[in-house]
Amino acid sequence: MVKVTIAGAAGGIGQTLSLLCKLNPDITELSLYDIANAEGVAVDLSHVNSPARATGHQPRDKSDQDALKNSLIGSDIVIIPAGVPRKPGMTRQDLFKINAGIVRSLVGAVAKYCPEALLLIISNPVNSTVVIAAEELKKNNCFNPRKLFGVTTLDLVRAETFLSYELNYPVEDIRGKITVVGGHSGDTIVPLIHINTEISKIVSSKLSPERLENFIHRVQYGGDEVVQAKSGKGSATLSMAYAGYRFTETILNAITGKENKALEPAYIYLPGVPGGEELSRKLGVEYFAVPIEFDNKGEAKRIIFNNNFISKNYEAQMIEIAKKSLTKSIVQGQLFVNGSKL
Ligand SMILES: NC(=O)c1ccc[n+]([C@@H]2O[C@H](COP(=O)([O-])OP(=O)(O)OC[C@H]3O[C@@H](n4cnc5c(N)ncnc54)[C@H](O)[C@@H]3O)[C@@H](O)[C@H]2O)c1
Ligand SMILES: O=C(O)C[C@H](O)C(=O)O
Repeated sequence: MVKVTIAGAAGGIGQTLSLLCKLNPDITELSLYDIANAEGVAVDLSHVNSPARATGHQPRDKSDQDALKNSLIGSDIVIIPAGVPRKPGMTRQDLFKINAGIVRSLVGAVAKYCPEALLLIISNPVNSTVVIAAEELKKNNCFNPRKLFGVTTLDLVRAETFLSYELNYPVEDIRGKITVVGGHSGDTIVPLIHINTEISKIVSSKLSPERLENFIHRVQYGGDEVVQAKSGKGSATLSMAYAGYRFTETILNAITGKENKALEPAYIYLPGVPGGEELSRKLGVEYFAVPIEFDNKGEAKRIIFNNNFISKNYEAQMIEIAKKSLTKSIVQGQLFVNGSKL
């Protein structure tokens, strides 16, 4: 029996993510919350002949808290893609002004109505919204760092796809052999493609320095590619719904004892996850996306990261750059919830 709530379920990501979740036989209840159209989307989905029961929840007016409460009670996994997407010319950090408040209030409700739930944050800027979620959970005395994940899977999905193009190598043979660490924006996104000896050899023999640079740039700025192509009509929705589902499925597989694909990263509070305290000290940042192994409750069991993951100088340099940008976003998130009391 697994209840999954999606907050922002009627949006571009939310609708496709809801459909993918509806198809997963391990989900028994799929609870869709949005400030508009959640009920319609739920009725539509409820006609799909899969076991999950789809329910829709939307507030009648601004004072109505019951819809959110009902959507969350009893939830095991809460996924939050609520908020505004980018338009051309904007950075993800430009979304902070609107999305910070949305994420904080939704997480406040999670703390109240399903404090034990696993929480997956998709809303941008992920580098800050996860920090906001952590601070809000702390304020409500229910922060468990093993249960809070910033969803950065799309960066890995892009890295696998683009590397497959570059190497002319089957994408299914790349999955589980590379990863992406750091954060989820531009220079905080650090693809690590020399972890596996076989892939590393092919990369070294086939990728010229120019093509390697092009590959890294596409992974770091893949989001901009989509924002520009959609010319004002939003950012990545389909690939993100797939990525968000892939991460959710990884957690569900851990819960139900199915085989896990290794090296799925998420942006987490490092010191709270086994193996993360030392890494956090070494890196000098508290939040970082790293590959995680999950336990049978879907919680982060340990971090999968060692010195062999970074074998090239350019990778170490990228991590240094990522840390600088991340530090600013982390502080911004902490200040948003705590004011000057840091
Ligand atoms: N983590 C990632 O890799 C990643 C990838 C793509 C997009 N995103 C982010 O995901 C977010 C959503 O993107 P989208 O394209 O689906 O946007 P969208 O505008 O299509 O959908 C957002 C939905 O959120 C809803 N919403 C707004 N305020 C809400 C609230 N308080 N409670 C519940 N629902 C609320 C809206 O009604 C809308 O249905 C954006 O912030 C975007 O930047 C993240
Ligand atoms: O680029 C965006 O704003 C959306 C998302 O973070 C992405 O990487 O596609």
